[in-house]
Amino acid sequence: MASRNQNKPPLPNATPRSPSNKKDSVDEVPIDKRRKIGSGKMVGPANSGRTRQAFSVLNAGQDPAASGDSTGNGSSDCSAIEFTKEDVESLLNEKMKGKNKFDYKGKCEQMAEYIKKLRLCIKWLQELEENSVLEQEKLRNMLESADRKCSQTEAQMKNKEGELNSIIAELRKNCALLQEKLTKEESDKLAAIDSHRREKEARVTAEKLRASLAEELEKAHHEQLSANQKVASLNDMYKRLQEYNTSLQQYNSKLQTELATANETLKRVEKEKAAIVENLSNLRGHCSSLQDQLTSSRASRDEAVKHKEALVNEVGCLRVELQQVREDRDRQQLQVQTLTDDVAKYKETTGKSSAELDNLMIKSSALEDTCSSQREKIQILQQQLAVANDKLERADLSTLEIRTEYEEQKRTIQDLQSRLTEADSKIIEAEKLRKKLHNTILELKGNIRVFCRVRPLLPDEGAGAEVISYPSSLEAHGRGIDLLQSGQKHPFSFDKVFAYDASQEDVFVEISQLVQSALDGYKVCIFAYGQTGSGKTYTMMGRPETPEQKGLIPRSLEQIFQSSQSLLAQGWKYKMQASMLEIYNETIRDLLSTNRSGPDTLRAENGVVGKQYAIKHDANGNTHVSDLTIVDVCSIKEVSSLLHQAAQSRSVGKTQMNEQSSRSHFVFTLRISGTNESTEQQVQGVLNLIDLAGSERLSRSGATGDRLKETQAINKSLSCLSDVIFALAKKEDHVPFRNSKLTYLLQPCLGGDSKTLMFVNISPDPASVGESLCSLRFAARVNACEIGIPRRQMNVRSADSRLSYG
Ligand SMILES: Nc1ncnc2c1ncn2[C@@H]1O[C@H](COP(=O)(O)OP(=O)(O)OP(=O)(O)O)[C@@H](O)[C@H]1O
Repeated sequence: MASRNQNKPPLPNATPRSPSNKKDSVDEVPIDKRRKIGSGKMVGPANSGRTRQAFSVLNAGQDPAASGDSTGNGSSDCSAIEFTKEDVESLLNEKMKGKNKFDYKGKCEQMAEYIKKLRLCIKWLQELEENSVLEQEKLRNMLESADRKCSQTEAQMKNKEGELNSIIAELRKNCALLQEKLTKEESDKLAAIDSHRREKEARVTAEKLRASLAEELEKAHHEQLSANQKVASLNDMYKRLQEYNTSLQQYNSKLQTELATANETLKRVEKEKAAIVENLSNLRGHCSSLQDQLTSSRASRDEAVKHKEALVNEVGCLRVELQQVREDRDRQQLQVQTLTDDVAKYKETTGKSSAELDNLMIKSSALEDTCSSQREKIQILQQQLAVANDKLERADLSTLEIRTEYEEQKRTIQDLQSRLTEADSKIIEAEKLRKKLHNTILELKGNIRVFCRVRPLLPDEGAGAEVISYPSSLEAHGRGIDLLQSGQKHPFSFDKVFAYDASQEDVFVEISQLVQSALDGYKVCIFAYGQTGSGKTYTMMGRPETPEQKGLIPRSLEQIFQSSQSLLAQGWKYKMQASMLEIYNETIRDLLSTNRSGPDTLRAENGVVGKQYAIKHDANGNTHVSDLTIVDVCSIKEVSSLLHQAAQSRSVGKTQMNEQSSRSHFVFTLRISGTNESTEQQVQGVLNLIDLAGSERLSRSGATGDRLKETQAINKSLSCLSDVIFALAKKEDHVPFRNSKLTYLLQPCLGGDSKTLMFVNISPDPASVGESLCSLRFAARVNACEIGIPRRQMNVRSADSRLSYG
């Protein structure tokens, strides 16, 4: 098709316009013209045949194929023809040309043809004009009706505008009110955040203070201990020195008395010696006189002998004289005899006296020796005494010094102790404040708190990419967890998230306050939920035989007993009762029953009906299970042995997912009643620690027979639990607590006024990602559930004997 910008062939050869040609022409013709000419257009495929018909009339005599008419039928309907300005102009400028100058016939034919075209054109123009008039009329009518409509619409719009203005005004008012509320809410929120922050700060400072005071206390204790030790050792030394001193003094006095007796003995001996010496000199004198006598006697004997000889000579002569002489002689002999006897006697006496004298001399010299040695000893002892006295003096001095030091240290210790008591009271105050704030926050939240714990990969797991990650943002730190499933990230956030490397201690630290509040008279419930093998039993019970791997139950009980002991100082006396049960295949079993081998252990499905334990809730929201064994416990040792007994009785089995799978829900309950004699207060707390059986997919568990039944029962009760949670989350009027034993037992914890915490345990195994996602979604629902506000169960004995809540 030729372009409009190119030279157009004359009209007879003008080609009928196809819709696209028409568009071109419409684009080029001014709007007013376009309207006129355009009104004669035949639009659409039905008209194209008619257009071609009209042109066959114009091109009559010409080859129909050349004119584009495929039918070859003629028609005089010119209304189907349209002319452009150029067409009309070319028609008007057209000149008749013959074969030559004189070919009039040819020219006439051309003229006739031209006249036909002109007529057609004129007719078209007339029709066009008529059409345009009609169109104008129509348009005018339309315009009028449009005007009317417009004014109507305008009026409506005005009305609506009025309405809208009033709505806007109302909305503005609402908006202002909402803004007000928002600011109020925000200020409340800010105040809550502020109080939370302050509580945190207070807690941190209290903890710091406590730590520093504990340090100081420890130091003081150490100092006290060492001072006490020093004092004890000094006292000991002092005692020993005193003993030594007294013994020395005793020894000294003994020595003095000995010395005195020795002196006396010496004096006596000297006296004796003097007497003996005197005696001896007397005896000597006597002896010498006797010897003189003896010599004189000897001389007289010699004289007598001489005389005798003279007399013997004169014997004969003097026989009378002889007799006389004989008598004399006898007499003299007697006398001699007596004298000899005397001499002998004197000799004997002299010998004896000299032996005695010798003895006395020996004794005297021995006594002198003893005296001198004793004198030496006394001197040595006196020297020793002087040294000891010196030492004693020095010891006295050092004792005095130590005593003053001890007094000083005693004063320091007293000072430290008073500071310690002050700090203790401060700590108690801070603890009270912290407890109050903690409880206020919990009360404000009013919902079940959820902690998430991811266990480490087990040795036979871990093929594949990591599916669990933790957001690094400060806001979500320790609270967020992301699960990756099929390339999609599912973010969750809870009150606390423990990664695989969190120790049992780390986990316990976070719940210790909650456990503590059971002693303050709150009902506390902690339960572990999660897929089988995800670490619920490890979290709740752990391995009690290994101190670091002990779970929450043994740790909580240790804390309860320790705290109850330390609260004795504040006048609190506690009584505790423990009970343990499991829900196995929708049947309650008493784990502390002494006749475990009796009928209550037999499974109902085995056809033997055991004890039927009925669950009842009283008006105070306390739960009672009829016939359940309740044991009074006073120490951690007693509870540990009960836990051990219960663990032995629990239904545990091996599944494909867990070597030691708990096939029942385990419920440990500790009822705590405390009385303060000094303030007459009474509190009643309950601590429920629950290890739920693990959820598992039948397809993955590979369970058959009894295991299959167990798995179905577990899944059913867990699904009842999720029904309850969903109903609570939606705040429905009816919550189906009674649909399972588990939910009925947990009713006061889930729908009542207790402090409830759920652990959602997660396995990091990529093969369990589906179950992990389900658990996390369930946990998120639980976290959003609002339960009642936790209330403390306490009363004052004297004022009112009934329990009051506050
Ligand atoms: N935090 C952890 N640290 C180390 N090992 C863990 C941890 N959590 C769980 N485990 C180990 O994982 C295995 C399964 O844990 P556990 O028996 O506690 O799971 P469960 O959720 O109680 O399972 P089920 O529901 O079948 O009773 C055990 O061998 C346990 O020792």
